[in-house]
Amino acid sequence: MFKVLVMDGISDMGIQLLYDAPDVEVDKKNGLSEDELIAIIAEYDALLVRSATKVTERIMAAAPKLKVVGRAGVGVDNINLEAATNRGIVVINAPDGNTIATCELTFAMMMSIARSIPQAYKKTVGGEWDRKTFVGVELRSKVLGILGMGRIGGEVAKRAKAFGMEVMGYDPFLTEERAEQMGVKLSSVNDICAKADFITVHTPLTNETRHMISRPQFEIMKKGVRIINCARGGIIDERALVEAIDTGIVAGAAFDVFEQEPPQADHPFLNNPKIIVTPHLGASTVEAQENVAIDVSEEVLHILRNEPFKNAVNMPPVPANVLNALQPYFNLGEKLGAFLGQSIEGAVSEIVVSFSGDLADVDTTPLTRYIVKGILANQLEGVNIVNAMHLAKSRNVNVVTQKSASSKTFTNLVSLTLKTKNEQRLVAGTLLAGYGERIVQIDQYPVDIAPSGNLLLISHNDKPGIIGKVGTLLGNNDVNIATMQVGRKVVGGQAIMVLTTDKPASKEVLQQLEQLPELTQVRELSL
Ligand SMILES: NC(=O)c1ccc[n+]([C@@H]2O[C@H](COP(=O)([O-])OP(=O)(O)OC[C@H]3O[C@@H](n4cnc5c(N)ncnc54)[C@H](O)[C@@H]3O)[C@@H](O)[C@H]2O)c1
Ligand SMILES: O=C(O)[C@H](O)COP(=O)(O)O
Repeated sequence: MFKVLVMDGISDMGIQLLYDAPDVEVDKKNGLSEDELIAIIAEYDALLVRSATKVTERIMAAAPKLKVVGRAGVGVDNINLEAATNRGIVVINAPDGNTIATCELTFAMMMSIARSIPQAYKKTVGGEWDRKTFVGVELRSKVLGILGMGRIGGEVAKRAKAFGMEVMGYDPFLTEERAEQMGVKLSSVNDICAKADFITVHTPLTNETRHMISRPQFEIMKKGVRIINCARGGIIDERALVEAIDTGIVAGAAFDVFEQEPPQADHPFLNNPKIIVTPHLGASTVEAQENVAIDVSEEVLHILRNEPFKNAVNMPPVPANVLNALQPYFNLGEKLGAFLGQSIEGAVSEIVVSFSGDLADVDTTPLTRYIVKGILANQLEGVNIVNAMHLAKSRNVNVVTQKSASSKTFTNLVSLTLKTKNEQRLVAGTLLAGYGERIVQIDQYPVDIAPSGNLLLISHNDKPGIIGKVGTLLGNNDVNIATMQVGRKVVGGQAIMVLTTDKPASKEVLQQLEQLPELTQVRELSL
């Protein structure tokens, strides 16, 4: 008999499948602290949660029988995925079940701030009949900017079209063809900020999306813009938003999520008449809760019964002989992927992975998963080696593997080429005896770089004095250069410079670098 612990008020209708299963015993609990959960978790084979329960390493360490953690929802930021992977616990989520609920809340929020419904309600029930203050705006003919055109963003776009809105969308995985099919104008973040009347975010919270809307973005927005966040707290800089309201740029904002949840009683959103808030209710509809609970229950049963499953967000088992041969390359592969994923802009259409030398004799599929994970992790939430290939495929990214038994220069070489509509970039790496992981080629330039820490990848025209200018600029801004590599093919031609720095350069420093006329591209990477 398998024992399943269901937390966080997950829908009873949704988990009926578990109640009906002859080999499963279900316990439901709510609001347990970490210690209370630790005291009872040892007897359970499966744990089901929403976002309220934080599934920590301590909890997993106290759960020797735990085979699966099921998240009845999308975001798995409340589950320690690394600890689960290390302990062989499968983590599954339910990515589709609450899409419509969250999309509809986004629309409810958009309409509420267009017409000041919560503010008008408050006055009316308070006994005031105020028909002058609340003159709203129509959605028709307004420009809606959507940052993050995945499941929820795509559904929001569809509904916005029905309201007669003009829709602009930004997503690193959105191609022009797909945008056209959806009736959405593919745009940059800056374009959206400059032109939109309403801006809504539907990305996960990642290093790249944290504060993707902050002071510089507010500064270029149209006066009177309205902002909605029903995705994750932190995508929009809360402090900068309050400033933008105070300076008259933003006319209204609607937030379902906060940088810290629940927010402190003195949080500036809670007494600002131009900001409306809800307590993370995006997925809270009867239908969504039933959907996600059904999806998760089905998957939990598959995993407990050792049957195939589809929504795992962490690691599958790899045969021991393959693992032994490939394990030393997993970290290098992921770093190479992260290097190119952060070096290139625009929707990736093809990933070409080439293995040469001894690696050509092994089934390199698990290593390819690490590489693809490294590429996608910059843009997507919850990417891991289980779902990396699936995510690439679902975004029409073609993954091509090539092998060659001989390697001209190294015993083993992993090369990776990323293609977008406008660009193609290459990086290659190897394991050097005595030196460990090295990046040995970037585009056409031979280099020798340890793939870790903060990197600045600069393309420039080869002219005297440029290295000095970059060094001085960084030094003046207290960014210490640890190592520097310069690569060029011909004197006076195109060249690259790769710097490792002791701390990341700020956005302002990057902007200053971009203004140096000899530099053609500046990318900051974190490996
Ligand atoms: N408020 C709620 O209760 C609630 C409910 C469901 C989902 N969510 C959150 O909403 C978000 C979106 O959910 P989804 O189901 O649409 O996920 P999704 O994975 O289908 O879509 C996310 C999209 O964001 C894009 N993206 C990643 N980085 C980006 C960047 N830097 N700029 C622009 N786009 C970027 C991805 O390419 C992807 O297409 C998730 O963070 C999820 O946790 C919140
Ligand atoms: O990531 C999600 O699915 C949403 O944030 C919903 O979270 P919830 O299940 O706690 O409502």
